[in-house]
Amino acid sequence: MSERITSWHAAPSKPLYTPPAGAVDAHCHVFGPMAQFPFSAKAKYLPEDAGPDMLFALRDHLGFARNVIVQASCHGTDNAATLDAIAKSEGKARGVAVVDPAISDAELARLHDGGIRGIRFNFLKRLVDDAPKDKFLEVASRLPAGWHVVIYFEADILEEMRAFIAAIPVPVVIDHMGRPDVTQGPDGADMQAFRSLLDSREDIWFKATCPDRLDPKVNGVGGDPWDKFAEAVAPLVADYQDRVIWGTDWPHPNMQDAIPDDGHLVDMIPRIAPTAELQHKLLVTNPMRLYWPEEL
Ligand SMILES: O=C(O)/C=C(\CC(=O)C(=O)O)C(=O)O
Repeated sequence: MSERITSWHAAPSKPLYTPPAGAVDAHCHVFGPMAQFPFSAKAKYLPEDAGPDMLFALRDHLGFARNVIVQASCHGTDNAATLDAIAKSEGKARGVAVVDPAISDAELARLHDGGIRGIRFNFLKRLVDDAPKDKFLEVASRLPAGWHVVIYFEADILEEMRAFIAAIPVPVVIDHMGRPDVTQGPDGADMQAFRSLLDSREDIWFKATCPDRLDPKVNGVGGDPWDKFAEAVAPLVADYQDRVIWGTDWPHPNMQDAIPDDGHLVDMIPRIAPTAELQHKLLVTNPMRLYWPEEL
């Protein structure tokens, strides 16, 4: 792997929608800069640099106040780039790490001091070589107080994830709703399965994210403005409004063939959360409860 890829929009539009004061972009990443923070030898993609300055400029452009930076697989279990971005944010960012399950308690405490509030378990075979459930459960049992676990999986393995998720001893946040097929509609099999997972525990949260990944243009159907995503996700947000968060997913790893306009992603918000009350929960109250609870 040698070619470095660019997966983000060079000049995203200004959204028509204005987020409420204090809004949190609760799912984004940083890449490098590579000269300072080399990518993992196991990385499945090699992106161009997308560092904290670019992230914070986008945050301001889109009208957000804070970021939650999620360690991307291209940086493996070395969280230095994520920690560096958090340190440069002047308190406006916190993060989710990816760790070697054998990590020491002292290192977990160091991550906490650096602004990390959760760890991510990635089950996508195209992104990681292995996902050892037994080791994940062990490390999940000794996280610092107040942390949660973020899980990334696709809808086809939801059933086999149930027992694992049930055993996690801290709150769980599901990335991109477990990637349902939104073209099935709000009552489709994937959404029903995801709802039943949410109903299995009151502390399973989810990210109503990634219309670009879940509603791509296929044979001329779908894509921006992602109508199928809006139709399938709005009822979920309404029904589980106290445990849903939102993020841009910038710099959109692996989306180089269908790069979304971040302004348009923000304009999805009032379509999945139509009232000011819902928008405040989605963008402020809920992410603050997970990442800055001491400020509430
Ligand atoms: O950014 C995301 O959430 C989704 C990703 C990338 C990713 O998760 C990672 O590299 O860790 C994807 O589907 O390729």
